[in-house]
This record gives sequence, C-alpha cells and structure tokens, in this order.
Amino acid sequence: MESVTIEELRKKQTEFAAERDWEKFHSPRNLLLALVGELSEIFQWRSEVSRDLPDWEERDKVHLGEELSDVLLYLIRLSDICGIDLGQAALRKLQLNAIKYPIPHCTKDSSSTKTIATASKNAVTAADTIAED
Ligand SMILES: Nc1ccn([C@H]2C[C@H](O)[C@@H](COP(=O)(O)OP(=O)(O)OP(=O)(O)O)O2)c(=O)n1
Repeated sequence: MESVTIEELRKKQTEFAAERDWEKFHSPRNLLLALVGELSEIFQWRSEVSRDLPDWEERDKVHLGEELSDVLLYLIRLSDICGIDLGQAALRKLQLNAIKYPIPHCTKDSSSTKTIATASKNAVTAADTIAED
C-alpha cells in the first residue's frame, strides 16, 4: 500500500485552501471547531462500539474513514497555521509518554493512586529530560 507523509498532506491542504481563496476561513478557532464536529455525529446514539466495527455496514465504515480523514486534514492544517511541526511534536510527545508511563508500572495495577501519582511525577521529569535534549 502506498505510504503518505504528514508533509505531503500538509502541502495538499495548503494548495486546496489557496486555490479556493479559503485561507481567510482557516483561522485556528475555525479549524478547531471544524475538527471537533466531524466525528461526533457518526458515533452519536450508537450503543458501545466493538473493535473492527463488526455490526457496521460497509458504507458506514467508508463514511467513518472520510470523517477520520477530515479530522486528520484539519489537524494538520491547524498545526501548520500555528507554526507547529506536527510530526516532530508527535515524536517528542511519544517520548514523553513513554517516560511518564513506564511499562512495568502500567502492567501492574494501573488504577492505583500510587501509579497515578508516580505518572504525574514522571511527567515533570520527562518534560525536563526532553527539554535538555
Ligand atoms: N472551509 C473548508 C471546508 C472544507 N474543507 C475541507 C477539509 C475537509 O477534509 C473537508 C470537509 O468538508 P465538509 O465540511 O463538506 O465535510 P464533509 O465532506 O464531511 O460533509 P458533511 O459534513 O456534510 O458530511 O473539506 C476545508 O479545508 N475548508
């Protein structure tokens, strides 16, 4: 399957907006509201949804793919106009998450207050560690 980069999607979104003279509509606030609205309707009023969506019709799955794509495209556009390199920011955040939630801790009793307190402490340490890099 053909792979795609965040940068390719970012460029296509930039072109899409420029060709339609829609830059004026793509403010951070507008993009955020557009992003948040896209997915809710699909899951609204359904009972709990199982993984792989066994009870969904094919056309509903196609529709979900379209709405997920809208969210991704709006998120990439929002990041772009805010001057955030989304790929780099996400890689950094994965590092922070791994430090904040060490595997041995999370595979024990993850609901214990001790685990949550340690996670908060680790979060501060993680931010300091990454900032020093
Ligand atoms: N001002 C806009 C409007 C649309 N889009 C692009 C980004 C999204 O990928 C897609 C969203 O289009 P719609 O708002 O028409 O949403 P849907 O295609 O999901 O239609 P609907 O919400 O009516 O089902 O178009 C955009 O960049 N800027």
